[in-house]
Amino acid sequence: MHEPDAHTRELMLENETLRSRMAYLLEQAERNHSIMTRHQAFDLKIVGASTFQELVTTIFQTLPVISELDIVTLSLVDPEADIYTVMHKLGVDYEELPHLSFCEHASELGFPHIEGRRPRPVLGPYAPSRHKAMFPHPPEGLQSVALVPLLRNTRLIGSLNLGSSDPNRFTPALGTDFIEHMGSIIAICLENVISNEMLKFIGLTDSLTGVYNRRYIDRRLVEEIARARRQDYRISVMYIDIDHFKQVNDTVGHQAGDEVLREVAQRIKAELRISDALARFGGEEFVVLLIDADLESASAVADRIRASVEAQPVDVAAGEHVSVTVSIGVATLDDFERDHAIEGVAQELVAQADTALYRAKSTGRNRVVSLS
Ligand SMILES: Nc1nc2c(ncn2[C@@H]2O[C@H](COP(=O)(O)OP(=O)(O)OP(=O)(O)O)[C@@H](O)[C@H]2O)c(=O)[nH]1
Repeated sequence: MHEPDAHTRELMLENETLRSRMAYLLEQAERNHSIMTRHQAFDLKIVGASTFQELVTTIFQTLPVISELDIVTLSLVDPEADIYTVMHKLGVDYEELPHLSFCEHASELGFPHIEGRRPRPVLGPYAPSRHKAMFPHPPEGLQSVALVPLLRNTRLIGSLNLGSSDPNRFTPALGTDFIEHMGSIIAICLENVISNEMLKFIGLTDSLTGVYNRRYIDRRLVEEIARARRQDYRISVMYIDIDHFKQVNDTVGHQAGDEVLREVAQRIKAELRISDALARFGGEEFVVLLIDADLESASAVADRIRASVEAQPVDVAAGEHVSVTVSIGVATLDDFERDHAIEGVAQELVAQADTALYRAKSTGRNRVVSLS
């Protein structure tokens, strides 16, 4: 065996270097492929999210795992607190979403404002004082962060905030194409889901008074009866009608009549618990669904409402003071009639409250009549 000459040794060494370089590149390619596959699955999941809660939960739970991050938070611009309020009314539980926050102005998100230029991601070391609003609950050892602007057209709707315990994970020199792409998909999904939820909410509320509408109560009643049957508690329904409302319209006008309707809705609401639901059923009629309330306690609430409406006249914009009273019918679902279809039971309960209301009207108005 001859010893390889110097040239061959050089070639062998080069060969070895190339091989290990190739192995490294292959490993990188496989890693990138796996990251891409995980991100594609994530994109599909967020595009398919049908509710706000589902979308943000997916972002908070899945993104840290697939991107190997220590924390992901979301700040949304919500000047009038509309998103916050509507999502809350649609049942979003903010206690379950500690990494979600809302701000009044886009300027609070901390992106430098350069006239005529869209905001770009800001990457760098984590600074507790500067990043407090984006990371209200930072994990121990947070070192570097990326604040990714969420843009719809040129409008800044929020910021996706990524955090890592690796100080080199986000540095100002790093390319931002990938996170910008991710930010744009998340921004589209957020805008879609928020406008769908807003539409859903508008479809369930009464535009004059801001309380729910009949469609909402019809649905909610069915859900609540099913739950009350399972958990064995009482639910009651109140049917409320403003007395001689035609006279109100005739004397102070339709516009002032609308103001009276709004004020009566507020007075009813003020006497209810958060878990109860108030709807305007049309005209001058309201229906309240009381959760975990038997006939006695529902009647007591009804009488508080009656007294509060009677107590003070409504001051309308025209300067008049309009005195109104309400009549209320109350009914309670005591016997769950488990063998009956829920829809039928729900209709029957509302019809019973309506019958009680009729009695309250025919026996003099400004009174509560209860039927079990
Ligand atoms: N201002 C205003 N009035 C409404 C609205 N919807 C219905 N009304 C009026 O509500 C009045 C209801 O009158 P009635 O059903 O005759 O009942 P009432 O005068 O309240 O008499 P009782 O219920 O028997 O005490 C009518 O004059 C309707 O025009 C509304 O959105 N705004």
